[in-house]
Amino acid sequence: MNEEIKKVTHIDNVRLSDDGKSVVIIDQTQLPNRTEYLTLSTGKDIWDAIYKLQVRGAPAIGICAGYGIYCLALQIETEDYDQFLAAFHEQKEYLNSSRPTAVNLSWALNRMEDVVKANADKPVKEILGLLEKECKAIHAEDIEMCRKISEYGLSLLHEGDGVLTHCNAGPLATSRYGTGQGAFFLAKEKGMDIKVFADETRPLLQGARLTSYELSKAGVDVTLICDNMASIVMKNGWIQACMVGCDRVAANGDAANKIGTSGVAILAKHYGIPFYVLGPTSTIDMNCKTGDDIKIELRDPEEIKEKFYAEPVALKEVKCYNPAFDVTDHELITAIVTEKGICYPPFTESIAALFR
Ligand SMILES: CSC[C@H]1O[C@H](OP(=O)(O)O)[C@H](O)[C@@H]1O
Repeated sequence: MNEEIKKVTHIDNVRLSDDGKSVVIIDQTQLPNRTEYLTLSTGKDIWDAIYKLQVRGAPAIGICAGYGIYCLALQIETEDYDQFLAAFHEQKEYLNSSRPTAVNLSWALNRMEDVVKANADKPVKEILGLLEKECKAIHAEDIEMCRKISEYGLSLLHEGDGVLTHCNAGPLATSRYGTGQGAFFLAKEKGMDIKVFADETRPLLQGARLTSYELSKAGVDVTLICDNMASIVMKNGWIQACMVGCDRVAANGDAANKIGTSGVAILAKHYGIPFYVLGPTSTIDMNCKTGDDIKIELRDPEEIKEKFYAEPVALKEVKCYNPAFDVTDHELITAIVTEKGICYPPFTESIAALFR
């Protein structure tokens, strides 16, 4: 494998510390200008890192939460099971309050708590060993899932295709390769010529800061565009497919992803371009019947007005609306690509079949 590509696709964005008692992450808010690592040891450290998007992307948030709740469990000083479970649950609920939309956060935390609940008859020390195995399994499984999603995703592309993507769903947002953007790295590994058009993705610029950074480091042909340029590159005939990640997919195929995604899907429909959503089955929430059931995170308006500017771009008193995600209607989605295969409409049936 090309070492330059591997440096990107096999990045250690979230891991346990060497002593196994803290979570070490790359602070994604400092990229692309600085690669800085953070060691998260307390519940507040972990909560803040997720809320501030120092660690971000549905799968990466889930992996961080798994390691994080394990590290916090190590700090619970009791041998009494009921006291241990109560303290564990309190920390779990606290971490789960950091961000509401990406289902992987609650999915990973619930999976870790299920280990505690399923072993009420064992000593706390043994439960801690089982928790360590579980958080490491969450990470290892994501590596495997991203590889499969990327392979299924690549099967939808052809030599020379132009692909438009939104936000960041590459290695930094996951474990390796990525979901929405994993196919681009795999294509490069296989010597396929794929031209990526990456939306900058206001207001936090994950596309500019992270996606164009990852792809250019891996030697993938990437062109960074403003979000309002998606239409012209499609109209020019430069785009043969759109590929994006997801944060929560409802049972009918409605998919929540970074704000602006639904607009890309509407444009793709208008220009007759296939629109693909890619993500692990851990991002599908069968308790959400439709996208209306997905809670959309509202973030600090200052992110719009001054986050990345030497000085504010709008008056302080100007009201802002800053939803971090939107929901793409299932009727705008050509296919949903998971590690178990490619789902085509009717999604209610094809998604349900994933879990049989
Ligand atoms: C592979 S999931 C990535 C997904 O998460 C991003 O949101 P955020 O940057 O706020 O964590 C975005 O929706 C991506 O598609």
